[in-house]
This record gives sequence, structure tokens and C-alpha cells, in this order.
Amino acid sequence: MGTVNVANKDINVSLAEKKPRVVFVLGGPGSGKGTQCANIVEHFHYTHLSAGDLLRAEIKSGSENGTMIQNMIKEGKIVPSEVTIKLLQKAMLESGNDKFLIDGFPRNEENRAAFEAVTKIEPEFVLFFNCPEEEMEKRLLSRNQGREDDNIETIRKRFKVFLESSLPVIEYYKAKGKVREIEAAKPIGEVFEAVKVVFTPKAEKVKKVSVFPFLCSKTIVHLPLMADMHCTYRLLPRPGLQTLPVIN
Ligand SMILES: Nc1ncnc2c1ncn2[C@@H]1O[C@H](COP(=O)(O)OP(=O)(O)OP(=O)(O)O)[C@@H](O)[C@H]1O
Ligand SMILES: Nc1ccn([C@@H]2O[C@H](COP(=O)(O)O)[C@@H](O)[C@H]2O)c(=O)n1
Ligand SMILES: [Mg+2]
Repeated sequence: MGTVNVANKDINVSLAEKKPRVVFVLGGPGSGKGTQCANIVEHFHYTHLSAGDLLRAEIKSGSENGTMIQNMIKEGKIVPSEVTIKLLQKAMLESGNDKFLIDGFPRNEENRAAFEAVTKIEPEFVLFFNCPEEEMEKRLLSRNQGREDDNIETIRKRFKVFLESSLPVIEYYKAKGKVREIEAAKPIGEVFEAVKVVFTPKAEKVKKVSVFPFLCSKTIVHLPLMADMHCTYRLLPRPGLQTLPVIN
């Protein structure tokens, strides 16, 4: 990052004070990041910030960086972190939310280190959509959203950048135990079922357990289970096979 001026310092302080919760959404071009983020927003009330969308909006706005960004996108190259991070910070502050899906960022080690250094924000986890190139290529070539980089020449460049620069970032977070990997080469609905499991808080996950009648006289009971040995469950009035919410 270049020098930090007073205005940027203020932005960083305001953001840090808000203690935002951030999930990085990563995966190859066309793996379905944007599609799944839209579903997550609807169900889990995050704000979706796509770094690519913010950069494309910056081109349209006629900003002084517009031509540089446009050229980088056409070549499938990664725009300097300083530019992208400023756009992300601004969008985070303007949103009024404190839960963010940051899609397509960090794209390389420079993005990752600069974001952490400037914002002091660590992601809660990284959602990684793993998809074979063949499937991603097919999806991008039929996306039809008028994107200048959805042509076979640029797509190949984007795949190369993903393998060489973005995968190492995913490996970095894997080593920290922060990656939640999703098999993305399935129909949209099936992919979202797997995504939902990642976003559903542990305490809300419902388990089916067999409750024997003699246990039903108590409100709370410790049940020895195969998967997690002693969990506390709130008992429902009827005995038999029941769905019980886990309460610890
Ligand atoms: N699971 C899926 N099965 C089939 N098609 C899909 C699936 N998920 C997304 N698509 C389609 O594939 C195309 C690319 O999806 P999307 O824009 O969500 O990918 P992305 O990861 O955000 O790509 P990029 O990195 O280029 O922005 C879209 O036309 C979308 O409708
Ligand atoms: N962190 C980023 C993210 C994106 N870019 C550039 O935008 C292009 C499109 O990104 P999508 O996520 O919408 O596919 C990408 O190929 C890069 O040129 C970037 O520079 N930095
Ligand atoms: Mg996208």
C-alpha cells in the first residue's frame, strides 16, 4: 500500500470500531461465487461486496483509475490492492451492515496482506467454491452478461492467474483452519444446501435422536450419542424418535 493519508486513517478507524464480520468468498472464475452470494444474502442477511463488480462500477463512474482498471480486467490481471481495498472500505462503511461477504477478494498474496494491514480485519472463514475448469469454462461462455472478460482468450488468462496467484491464498487460509470448501460442480440448489450448512449456527443445527420414555420425566437430559458423546438437549413432550434442538 502507498502512504496512508488522514482521510484513509479515519476510514480505517471507523471500520475497525464497527468490528465487522467478514467472510471471504473465493473460487475460480465462473465457480458460482456471485450466484451463491445472492442466496446467502437472502437467507443470512449479509451484505454482498463483489470486488469485480466494484471495479466495473469504478470504470463506469469515469474515475481517473477507470482506464487502468479496464485494461487490467481485459487482460485478466489483478488490479493494485490499494485501489480495490479503498473501494471495499467505502462500500463497507456505506452499507450500514456489519456482516459482509467479500467475493473475489483477496485474489493474491498482495491483496491479502494489504487488506489485513490496512483494515486489521481477519476473516471469520473463507468459503471456497471448488469447481473443475471445464465446468467453469462452459458457464462463463454462456453467462451472457456482456462482460468484456468472458471470452475464451481472457478466460484462459484468468484461469492461469487463479492457479498461480489465488490458490496460494486459499492454501494460506487452509493452513489456519479457516477454509470451508464446497463442491461447486453441482446444480445451484444442491450447492446452496452445502453452503447453508456452513452458515447455520451450531446451536441451530437440529439432530434426530432416539428418546426413550423413561427419560421424558426430566426437562434437560444428557444423552450419550455416537457422534458427540454428551450433548444437552431440551426434551419434547412426546417420547420416541424426535427432532430436538441442541442447546449447547
Ligand atoms: N451450480 C451451477 N450450475 C450451473 N450454472 C451455474 C451454477 N452456478 C452458477 N452458474 C452460472 O454460471 C455463471 C457464472 O456464475 P457466477 O457469475 O455466479 O460465477 P462467479 O464465480 O461469480 O464468476 P466470476 O468470478 O467470473 O465473477 C452464471 O451464468 C451462473 O448463472
Ligand atoms: N480482487 C480483485 C478482484 C477482481 N479483479 C479484477 O476484476 C476481474 C473480474 O473479477 P470477478 O471476480 O468479477 O471475476 C478479475 O479478472 C480482475 O481483473 C481484481 O483485479 N482484483
Ligand atoms: Mg462473480
